[in-house]
Amino acid sequence: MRTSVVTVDKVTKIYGNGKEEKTTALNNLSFTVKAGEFVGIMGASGSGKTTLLNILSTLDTPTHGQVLIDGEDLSKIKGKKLSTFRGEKIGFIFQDFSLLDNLSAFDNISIPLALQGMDTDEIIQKVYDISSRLGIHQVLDKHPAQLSGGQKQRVASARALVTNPKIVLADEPTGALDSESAKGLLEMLASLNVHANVSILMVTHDPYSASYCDRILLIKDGKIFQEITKEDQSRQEFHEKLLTSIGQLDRRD
Ligand SMILES: Nc1ncnc2c1ncn2[C@@H]1O[C@H](COP(=O)(O)OP(=O)(O)OP(=O)(O)O)[C@@H](O)[C@H]1O
Repeated sequence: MRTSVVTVDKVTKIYGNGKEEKTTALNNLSFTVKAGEFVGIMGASGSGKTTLLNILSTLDTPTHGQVLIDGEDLSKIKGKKLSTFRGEKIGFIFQDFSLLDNLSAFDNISIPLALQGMDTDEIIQKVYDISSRLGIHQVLDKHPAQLSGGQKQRVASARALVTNPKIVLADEPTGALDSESAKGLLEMLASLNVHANVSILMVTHDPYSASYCDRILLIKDGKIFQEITKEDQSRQEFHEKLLTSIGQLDRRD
């Protein structure tokens, strides 16, 4: 049986203290992500997706319940150990790329390794390896302003993957890309998922992006209300199924 890289166990998140009105953003939510799984999270605005990502990325804590990443209970790791844990185990890809404009692509990708105190030769090797896999080794000297949207997202993905994390958390990673670049990025993520056994948890509104996942969790009012699995369907068949289930029109296939 494949091990769980992420375990979300009966997680509830309630915003608001005594005086304010309380909002239950996550309501007794439980699921796991296994090693090498590509899981999508979908749900309407306000359903709790960002709250979930913030908790998984250790930026916020649950009101009740437990989150384990690579077998470690996040509530038991504190302070500097928590930032080290986050840096080693979790990669992040955001819609707006979150690259530092005054650094080259190379320097952007090397940030998490430099933070780990890795020596320069090893950093150079790792940055070149991941950049070659993502097809951006030719643009490593350029700054973000000199890159296309697709190249920027590949640089951001390289930064997320260069530490060889257990889990990549992606928040609408194709949101700012044209459809060709989005397709390239999704194929790259799917390929890394299969060949490098990286687990991915991706929040998306887009059924086309979701069709690259193995499994989709649909969230409503902070709970999973439906789970849709790809099983042995082709990606196109899964896309059709998602369009039917979610009822949104998308004609890229
Ligand atoms: N810091 C906060 N304080 C109070 N309520 C909050 C806070 N952050 C989120 N909420 C509430 O929690 C619920 C879930 O919000 P969340 O941002 O997780 O939804 P979402 O699914 O990410 O939405 P979107 O797709 O619009 O980004 C919403 O009702 C929201 O208003």
